[in-house]
Amino acid sequence: MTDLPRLQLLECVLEAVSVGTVVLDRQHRIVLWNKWMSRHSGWDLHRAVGADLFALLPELRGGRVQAAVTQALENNFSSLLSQTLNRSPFPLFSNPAAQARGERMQQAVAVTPLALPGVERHCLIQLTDVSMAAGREKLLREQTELLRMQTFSDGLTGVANRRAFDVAIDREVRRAKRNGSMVSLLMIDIDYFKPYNDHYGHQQGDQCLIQVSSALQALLQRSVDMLARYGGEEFAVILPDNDGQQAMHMARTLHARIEALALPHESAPGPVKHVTVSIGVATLAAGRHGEVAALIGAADHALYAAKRQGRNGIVAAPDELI
Ligand SMILES: Nc1nc2c(ncn2[C@@H]2O[C@H](COP(=O)(O)OP(=O)(O)OP(=O)(O)O)[C@@H](O)[C@H]2O)c(=O)[nH]1
Repeated sequence: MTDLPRLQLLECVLEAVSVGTVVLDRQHRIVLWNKWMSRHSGWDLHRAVGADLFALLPELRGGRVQAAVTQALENNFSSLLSQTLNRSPFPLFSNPAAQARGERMQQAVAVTPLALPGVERHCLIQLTDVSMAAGREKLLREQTELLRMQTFSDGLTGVANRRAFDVAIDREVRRAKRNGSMVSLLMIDIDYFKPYNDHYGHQQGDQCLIQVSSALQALLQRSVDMLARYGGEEFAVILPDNDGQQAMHMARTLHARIEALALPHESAPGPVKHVTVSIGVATLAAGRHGEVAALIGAADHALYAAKRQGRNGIVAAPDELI
């Protein structure tokens, strides 16, 4: 240890630390304002010391900082201000460029009562720049969201993928059983898609899948309805709270929309020379104890019946299947 007087050493430390340090007396007058505060606020020591904090920074009046200062001075309580409520209570800037952009520093603020011998209680406000950590946190949140989207959406069409479908159908069937409500399922398959690919090429086949899926998606108005790519050229639509009639109505609407798209399909074996779909419809009736597999099986069965009947049509599963 050097011979440096202890007070002088403490002063040096106070000016060197990367923490904003402000001490207020009982009347909210600033008695200490360190270099960090001057650097990030633009107000030097002479302007700050002696001033009432809430006169100097009127925007702090009536807010959480004033409440915390009162708690410290009146009740001897420490507070750590939550960053979720206000990330930047003080008008501080990490650097001049951020100040020019009007981008405030994100702050962690701690307010602590100071019991000084022989004088009335003071309070210490400590401020830390957490902008970098907050930035990293934001990036992490964005990456997590992107990952979630990639995990649950189909890379080609952007609609929900098979994994998302599996989760959703399970959830909706359980919800229907719990509430004694219904849930319907449509299985939609593009007809003669292999000859389409063979004739127009795989890339055009991909475009066809994109056009069909976005046309279907555009018709689902309720947020609870879900279109998913079930596999290859097969799509599924979950319709919570829809009975067989409502599901049939939706199937006809979707079918007609694909007809109206009139995407050319020169190599289709039949007389119809545009892209068509076959649809199987199944409903889990209220009060029945059908399982997810039974509902999917019934919709699939109905879809293959539609294929057998010549394609470009809709078949509903008989009630007793589920
Ligand atoms: N372009 C493209 N083709 C795909 C994709 N996924 C599956 N397919 C093709 O879809 C075709 C499906 O053919 P099939 O299952 O024989 O059925 P289909 O020719 O549509 O005949 P039906 O369903 O009986 O009317 C196959 O040729 C697959 O290669 C994809 O992501 N992109």
